Amino acid sequence: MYEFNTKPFTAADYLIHLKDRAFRATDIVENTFNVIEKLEPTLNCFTETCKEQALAAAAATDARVKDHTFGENNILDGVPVGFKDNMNMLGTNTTCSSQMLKNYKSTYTATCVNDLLGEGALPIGKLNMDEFAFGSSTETSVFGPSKNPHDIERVPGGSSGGSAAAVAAGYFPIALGSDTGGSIRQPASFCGVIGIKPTYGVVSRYGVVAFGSSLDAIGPFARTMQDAALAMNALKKRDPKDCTCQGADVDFTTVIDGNVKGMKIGIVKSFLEAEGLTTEVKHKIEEAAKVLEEASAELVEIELPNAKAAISAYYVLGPCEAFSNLARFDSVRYGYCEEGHPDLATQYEASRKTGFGDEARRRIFLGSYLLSAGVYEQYYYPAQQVRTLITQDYKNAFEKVDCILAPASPRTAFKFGEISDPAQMYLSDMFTISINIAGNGGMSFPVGNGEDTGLPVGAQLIAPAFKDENMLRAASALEQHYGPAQIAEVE
Ligand SMILES: NC(=O)C[C@H](N)C(=O)O
Repeated sequence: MYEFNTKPFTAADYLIHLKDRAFRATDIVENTFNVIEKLEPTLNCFTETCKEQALAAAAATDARVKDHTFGENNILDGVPVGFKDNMNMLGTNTTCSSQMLKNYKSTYTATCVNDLLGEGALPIGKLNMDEFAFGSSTETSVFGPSKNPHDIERVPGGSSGGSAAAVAAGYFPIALGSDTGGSIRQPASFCGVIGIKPTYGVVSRYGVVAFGSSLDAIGPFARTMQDAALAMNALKKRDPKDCTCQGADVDFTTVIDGNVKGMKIGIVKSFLEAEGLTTEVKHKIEEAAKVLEEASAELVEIELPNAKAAISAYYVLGPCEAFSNLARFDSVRYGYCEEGHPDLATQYEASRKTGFGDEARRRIFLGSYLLSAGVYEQYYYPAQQVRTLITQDYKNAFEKVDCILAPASPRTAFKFGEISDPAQMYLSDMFTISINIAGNGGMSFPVGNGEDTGLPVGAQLIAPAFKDENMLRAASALEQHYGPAQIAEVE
């Protein structure tokens, strides 16, 4: 058997070595599980692993290698991957890291999961998250938090914290996450990996447990732009099962050549002056701007005058949509059931009380209140109006620039328990939320470590709607300067 070196492979490496027959896909699965066995007791990235399914997929890859059809129609043939645990996959539970769904068995497979598996990827397991994707730290998971591989006393971010941490630790080169207000970009920033939230409508939401249906987006984590582009190519298909998904007609691997000559990059002055932005993150973003300028891009100052209202609007719209979406978890149609109650109403009440954690209940209460008569007009309407204004801000900005550079998160990873006030936690997404509201694409690229904390910092690149290639192109110029994401040494 080929001796795997200690440096974990990228997807592109795996594809080359499988083709060379340096090792078999079955060896990849064994090796991946050896790494997981070693690190998982510390990191807690998984809610469940699925070695049998990975081995079955690996056997299919190995058969393709044998009959010389390897990689022909499969762009991720033999590449190990992981899925956030709000994505349905037959043969696994889909728990959303909640007591409510702890025993819920997927009855079908989400399109995004099928997109990767259909390309020959090997499913390693389901990844930990904040309960129902409510949070920025994975601390609300019923399975306990995942750890940041760069410093295990710190959170990996959230809600897709398990996905970001698994890729940063080198379990596999690609994992999927979901992003409603920042849940891919913020953990990517905290864990020093690439995280992409595509434009709403590029990747199918079918089969992913809904949080905010008008805000949710699915995207990949990776350590190199090549792998990120491969994953985007697998995911960007139109899906008749999600009527909002039109896909994208771009080969993302062709736009990551680092060439940003003449590209106009917007710098949002008010973001860089925002209260709460730490100096080290600000410095890193200014440095990234210089890197792009030196690569012959043109920096243009822009304003997004209504973006400051984004968090307020999100915490009206998000909970309203979550409240409606989570109504199905009622102990009868879906979810945890506390038996022995005299009538249905008390069974509902008791089951939902035990089944949902504090943050989920907070959002449900908030959404139910905000949608009630009288209150609705006062909050929901204005929030929708703010949404139009923010969308218009981005449209105006993208008449002047091709891409926007901003911080992904105002700070680097915080310690467990450090942020206990929910309103404080909500500020984690101060630079990401407006993009979900407008529907554009946004991504985080790791630009090295902050001068004060020594922890990873992510630069956010924001693209016009359905022009995700612009941000991937700009990120590839950053990659040429900073290099790909580094695997964390877990101590
Ligand atoms: N799901 C997300 O995108 C995360 C966001 N921090 C929230 O709690 O809503």
